Amino acid sequence: MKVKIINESSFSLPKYETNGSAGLDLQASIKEPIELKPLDRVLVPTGIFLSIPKGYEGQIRGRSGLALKHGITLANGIGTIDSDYRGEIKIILINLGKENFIINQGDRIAQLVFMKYEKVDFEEVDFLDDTHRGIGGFGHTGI
Ligand SMILES: O=c1ccn([C@H]2C[C@H](O)[C@@H](COP(=O)(O)OP(=O)(O)OP(=O)(O)O)O2)c(=O)[nH]1
Ligand SMILES: [Mg+2]
Repeated sequence: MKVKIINESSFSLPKYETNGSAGLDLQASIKEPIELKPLDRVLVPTGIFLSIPKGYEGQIRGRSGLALKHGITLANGIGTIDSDYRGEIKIILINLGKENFIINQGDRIAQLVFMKYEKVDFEEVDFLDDTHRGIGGFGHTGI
C-alpha cells in the first residue's frame, strides 16, 4: 500500500506491534502537547496519508488501554477511511475520563485496521420478505 508521511518529527511507518496484531498503531503528529479536559474533543493529526486499494476501507479504532486507564476514546465510534481519501488521517479523540489527559508528539493514540467491504445496488420494493424476528429488535428477546 502506498503511504506518504509528513510528520512533525521523524518516526517510522505505522507498524503492527506483534505478529498477530490486527491493528497498526497510529501516532500523534503534533508540534505541541495537547491537553484534553474531561469531555473535550480534539482532531489529532497522524502525519499519515494513504492510498488504500479499491474494495478496502481503513477502520480507525480506539486503544483499549487508553480507554480503560484514561477514558480516552474515539468521538466517532469507529472512523472510516475511504479508499479515495488522500488527506491526512486524523483521529477524533474525546476524554470521557475525570482527569485532564495530555497527548504528546509520537503517542500511539489509535489503531488502523484494513477491511474488505461489499457494495450493494438497491432495488426498491413495497414489501420485504418475512422472517421469524420480523420487526422485533432492541432487546425484544430479553436482556
Ligand atoms: O476518524 C476519521 C474519520 C474520517 N477521516 C477522513 C477519511 C475519510 O475518508 C474522510 C471522510 O470521513 P467520513 O465519511 O466519516 O466523514 P463525513 O463527515 O461523512 O465527511 P465527508 O462528507 O467528507 O465524507 O475523513 C479521518 O481521517 N479520520
Ligand atoms: Mg462521508
